[in-house]
Amino acid sequence: MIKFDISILPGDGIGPEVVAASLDVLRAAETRLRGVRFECTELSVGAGEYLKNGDPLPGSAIARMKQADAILLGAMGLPSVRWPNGVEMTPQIDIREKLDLYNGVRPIKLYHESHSPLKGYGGVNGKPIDFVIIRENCEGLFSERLTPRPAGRDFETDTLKITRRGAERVCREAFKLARTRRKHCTLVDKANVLPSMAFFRKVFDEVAAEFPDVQTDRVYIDAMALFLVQRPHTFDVMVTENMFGDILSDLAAGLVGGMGMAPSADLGDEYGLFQPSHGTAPTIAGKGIANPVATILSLAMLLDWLDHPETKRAARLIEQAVARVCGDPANRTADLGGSLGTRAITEKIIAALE
Ligand SMILES: NC(=O)c1ccc[n+]([C@@H]2O[C@H](COP(=O)([O-])OP(=O)(O)OC[C@H]3O[C@@H](n4cnc5c(N)ncnc54)[C@H](O)[C@@H]3O)[C@@H](O)[C@H]2O)c1
Ligand SMILES: CC(C)[C@H](C(=O)O)[C@@H](O)C(=O)O
Ligand SMILES: [Mg+2]
Repeated sequence: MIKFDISILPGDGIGPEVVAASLDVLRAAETRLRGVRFECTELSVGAGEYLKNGDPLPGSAIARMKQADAILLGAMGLPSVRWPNGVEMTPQIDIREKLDLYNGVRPIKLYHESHSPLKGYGGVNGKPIDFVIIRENCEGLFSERLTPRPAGRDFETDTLKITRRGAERVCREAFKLARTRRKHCTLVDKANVLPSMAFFRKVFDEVAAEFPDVQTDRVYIDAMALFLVQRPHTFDVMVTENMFGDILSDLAAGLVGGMGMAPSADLGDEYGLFQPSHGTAPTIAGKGIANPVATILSLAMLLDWLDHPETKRAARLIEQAVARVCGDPANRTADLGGSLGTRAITEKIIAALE
């Protein structure tokens, strides 16, 4: 019997609700696996943990996460819980940096045409929306956010830093992924204006030369906001800077039904953390109406990443169950215009596991 040790970080707001739903799916999938068990340890991290004990990310939690085989996170942060300098507590960014989870993998897939505000993306002959945003997770415009600054200044600045190592490793991951898909990789940058981005492009071009079988193109971030609305089906894998990736991933989620449909993985060379791209959605927290699909799909990514034949089988079972349930327009949570609650859609997904 192989036991996988999973750290569970429910977090704040709707985080605990979507994580509980995903754990129900995990337990149901586990009964269909041979020789594999999951041991889940819950860790308290986030704004709630700060309000209780004064630290949103205790060192003991990081130490425990490092022992685990993988990490599942709900969502963290509350708009009312801030540091004295005015910014929110964002332990999920701190975790990415501490565990060097540089490769932010954010798949975007349309399960039913009625989920999209765009026309022409449905039916068997419709155009599929199926692409992946690779977000550089450990530098870019977030890199010097913790640098202490003199008090009382009449200005503040943030630095957008791109290092060769940072750009090279994330571009390489994007190309490797493109190789397993439709072999197309798009760089999204602002190399017409910012020297940091011209540097990112230079590194992208160098890495591209290692992958002659992958087609490339280069699109400025402002044009990409346009193209994602006009022709999202033309993209396969795109790679971009940290904050550009953050913004584009919400825009892209909007194309396929909203944040409740957008899973993600934060990967490094040693550790893997899986979480929906969405936040804590404070206005719907506690109502039992949050859409758990993004977290359930993040769980499927976790099981795939564990890279054991049985966990990979579980990942496919869950993905297929989600596709079957979400492919039927009768199955809609409130964010998609329906009336199913978190529990009800989870039960449908569990029932669809084969
Ligand atoms: N990775 C994370 O943990 C993460 C990500 C984004 C925001 N946040 C934090 O979450 C808080 C709220 O931020 P926000 O409102 O900008 O973003 P948000 O993603 O929480 O919400 C944006 C919109 O999407 C809806 N939504 C999000 N997830 C949903 C789900 N699963 N089901 C149904 N509807 C869903 C919300 O109701 C809201 O209308 C802030 O404190 C922010 O810092 C955390
Ligand atoms: C809440 C915030 C710190 C976080 C980010 O900016 O990375 C979130 O928006 C995300 O997309 O994971
Ligand atoms: Mg975001």
